[in-house]
Amino acid sequence: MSDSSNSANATHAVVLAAGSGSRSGLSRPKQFERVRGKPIVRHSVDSFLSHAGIDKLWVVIGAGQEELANEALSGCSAYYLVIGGDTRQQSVRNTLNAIAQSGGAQSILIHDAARPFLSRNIIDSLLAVLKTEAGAMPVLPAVDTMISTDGQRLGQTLDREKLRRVQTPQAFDFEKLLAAHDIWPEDITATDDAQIFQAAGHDIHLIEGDENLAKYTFPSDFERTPMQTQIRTGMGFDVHQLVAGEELWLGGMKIDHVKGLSGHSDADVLLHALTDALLGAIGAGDIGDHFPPTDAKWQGAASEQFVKYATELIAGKGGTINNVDMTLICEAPKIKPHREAIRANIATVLDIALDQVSVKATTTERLGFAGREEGIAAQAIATISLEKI
Ligand SMILES: Nc1ccn([C@@H]2O[C@H](COP(=O)(O)OP(=O)(O)OP(=O)(O)O)[C@@H](O)[C@H]2O)c(=O)n1
Ligand SMILES: C[C@](O)(CO)[C@H](O)COP(=O)(O)O
Repeated sequence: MSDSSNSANATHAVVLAAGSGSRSGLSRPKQFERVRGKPIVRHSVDSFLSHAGIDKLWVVIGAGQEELANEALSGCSAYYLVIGGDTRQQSVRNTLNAIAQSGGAQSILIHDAARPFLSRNIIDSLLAVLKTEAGAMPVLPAVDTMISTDGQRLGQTLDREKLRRVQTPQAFDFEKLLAAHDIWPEDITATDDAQIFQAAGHDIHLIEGDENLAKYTFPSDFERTPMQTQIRTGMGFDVHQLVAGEELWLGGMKIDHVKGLSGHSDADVLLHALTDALLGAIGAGDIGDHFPPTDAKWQGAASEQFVKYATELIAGKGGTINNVDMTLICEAPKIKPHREAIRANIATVLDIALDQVSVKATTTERLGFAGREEGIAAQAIATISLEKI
């Protein structure tokens, strides 16, 4: 939000959240239900509050909804509460009065709280149109064959090329909208503000709507919340000491070498780094949290099971592994002759394709512990996709 909130030149936004949500079949008004981790009303409130083109935000709630609203909007910065009316139209009317009493506005964007996924693009487009037009709203094409009906039988098949589905926010010159509401007959219920504005003789410019801006109305809308893919990355790093008399396991493959790695389990430094990367991508701690080195149970254990365990945790959260990339840091043994076998084995353990697994190796130019062949280090990075509601 910008800081010119008291000026009559300001752009105000209104989030209408005073409905009862009777068609949703929920026990409380739908705008206070959580979707994608936030109450429905909170989504568009956050969209407006984070937009620099909006100077003042009004949230309209029903009488008696104060506690629900305070809870849903806790921590939000500046917004003003208005008590709505029995209909959407009346709720808008109450808000227009409140704005007029507080000094007026230049422009106003009126939005249904029941349309939570309001993008910055839509707000940008509406504000851009308002520079030259008095009214604007987002619309979508009608994709099905459209008919009229008496409720039972086919009336007429309509020309869908001329039909659009109307969304919010609807954006207006404030004074013109106020005057339009003043002359609209009180006994006629308008389902949106554009028709009231048009009836007063003004044009409405149409912008392209957004399918994600769909309104939550019926119970099925709550089951159809669009999934959001979250891309996560995790990183892992591990070092084990090279000692004579130990087996050398790297990436789940036993490798012939004069020394082997000592430590936790089979000390497969590469799979340990990979396990940490996978756990890191879902914020699930590190390998030591899940397989404590102090627990004798893991003595000599095959490290593949740690990788499989982390993979199952990811799957349990609805995640899929996009790719993993690892680097072994050692002077010897030379990794190249084993690299493809290690890659293939890790791809099998993770149940992903070979080209989703990369294994690389480098030396430290004989510097440090790796250069002196006292130990091997490994680093790994994993990228995963999480489908979130
Ligand atoms: N008296 C009302 C009625 C509706 N709205 C708001 O207008 C938007 C669109 O209305 P709708 O989807 O019909 O919501 P409800 O009226 O709550 O739903 P229902 O008709 O199923 O009761 C919603 O964000 C709703 O909270 C409002 O502010 N005041
Ligand atoms: C304003 C609106 O969302 C535009 O499509 C719609 O008219 C609201 O209708 P409702 O009956 O109040 O859900």
